[in-house]
Amino acid sequence: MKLGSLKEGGRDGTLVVVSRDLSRAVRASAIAATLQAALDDWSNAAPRLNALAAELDAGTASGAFALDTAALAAPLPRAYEFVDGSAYLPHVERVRRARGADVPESFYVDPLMYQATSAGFYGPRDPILASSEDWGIDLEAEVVVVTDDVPMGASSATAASHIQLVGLVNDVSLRGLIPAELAKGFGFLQSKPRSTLSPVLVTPDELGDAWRGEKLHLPMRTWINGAWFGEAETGVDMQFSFADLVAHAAKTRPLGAGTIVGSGTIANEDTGKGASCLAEQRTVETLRDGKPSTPFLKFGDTVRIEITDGAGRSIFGAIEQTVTRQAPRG
Ligand SMILES: O=C(O)/C=C/C(=O)CC(=O)CC(=O)O
Repeated sequence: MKLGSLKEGGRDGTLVVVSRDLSRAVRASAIAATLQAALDDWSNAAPRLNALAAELDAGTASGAFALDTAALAAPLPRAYEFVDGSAYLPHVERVRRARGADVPESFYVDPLMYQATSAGFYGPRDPILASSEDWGIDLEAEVVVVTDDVPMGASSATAASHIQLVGLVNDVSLRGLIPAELAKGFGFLQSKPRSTLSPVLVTPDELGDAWRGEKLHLPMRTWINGAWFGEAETGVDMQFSFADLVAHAAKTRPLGAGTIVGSGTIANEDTGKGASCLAEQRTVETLRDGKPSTPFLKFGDTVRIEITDGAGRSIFGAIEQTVTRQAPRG
C-alpha cells in the first residue's frame, strides 16, 4: 500500500491511503489520524490500512477523491528521528576527495551515519529555502526506510522485520558550510538543513522483486532545471543493506516507531549514469578537466527526483522543488 499526508489537520497532517497509480486517495481517519499514529500501533493499523487500500484500488472505497500528489505534505511532516547513512562508498570517496579528506578503511565495514534533523520535512513541492547561494546548495537523492519500534541491539535479521515503509528523500546539503563544520569534530548541523520526502511512502511488497536483500533495485532519476542529471542504480554499490543500517542505528538505543533511516546519496562506481548530487558531478569534472564546470544550485533552479517502475510508472511520486531565497530574519 501507499500512504501520504494531506496538508490539513495540524502539524502532523492527515493520513491518507493513496491508490497504486497515485491518482486517488481516501482519508484513513477511522484507522489513524496521522501516519505517526499508525506507526505507533502498526500491527493493528497496517492490516486495516491494507484493507482500505484494496478497496481504493478496486474503486469501492467510500470517500475516495482525486489526488494531486503535488499538494501533499511530507508523509511524515515531522518525525522523532531521522538518521542518515552513507552506504554508497563511491559518494563518500568523491565528496571527500573534493574537500581533501581521507576515507578511513573502517568505512567499508562499519556504516557511516549521522543524526539528521527531523523536526520538519518539506513536502514534495515545497521550496528549498536558503539565505545565500554562497552556501553551496546541493541536492542529494536518496532512498529512505521507516521503521516501527526497533529493540535496542537488534541484529540485521531482526532489523529487517521492522522496516515497514520505503520512500525517497532529498537530503539538501550546504557544501560550502561542511568543511569548517566537520573540522570542529561534532558533525553536521548548519550544513544539513531540512530535507524533503517523496509524496508517498510504500510498503516493501509494493516494490515486487525490486526490493530484495533489504535494498531497492531501480534507477534513481534526477533532473536539474528540466535537464537529465542522473539515473544511478540504487541496488548497485550499496555497501550496507537497510537492515544493516537500521541495526547500526539501534546498536546502543531502541528506535521509536516512525524512525526514518536514509541510504546516503545514490552513487555508482560507473559515472556513466550521471550523479545524484552536484558535489560528485563537480569532482568528476575536476578529475577530468582540472576544474568543476557545473555550479551549485542558484535561486530559481529546480530539482526533480523520481523512481519509476519497469513500466515507467512513478512509484513514490516526484519530489520537485525550486531553490528559493529566505531573507535572513533580523
Ligand atoms: O563528507 C562530506 O563532505 C559530505 C558528506 C555527505 O554529504 C554525506 C551524506 O550526507 C550522506 C550521503 O549522502 O551519503
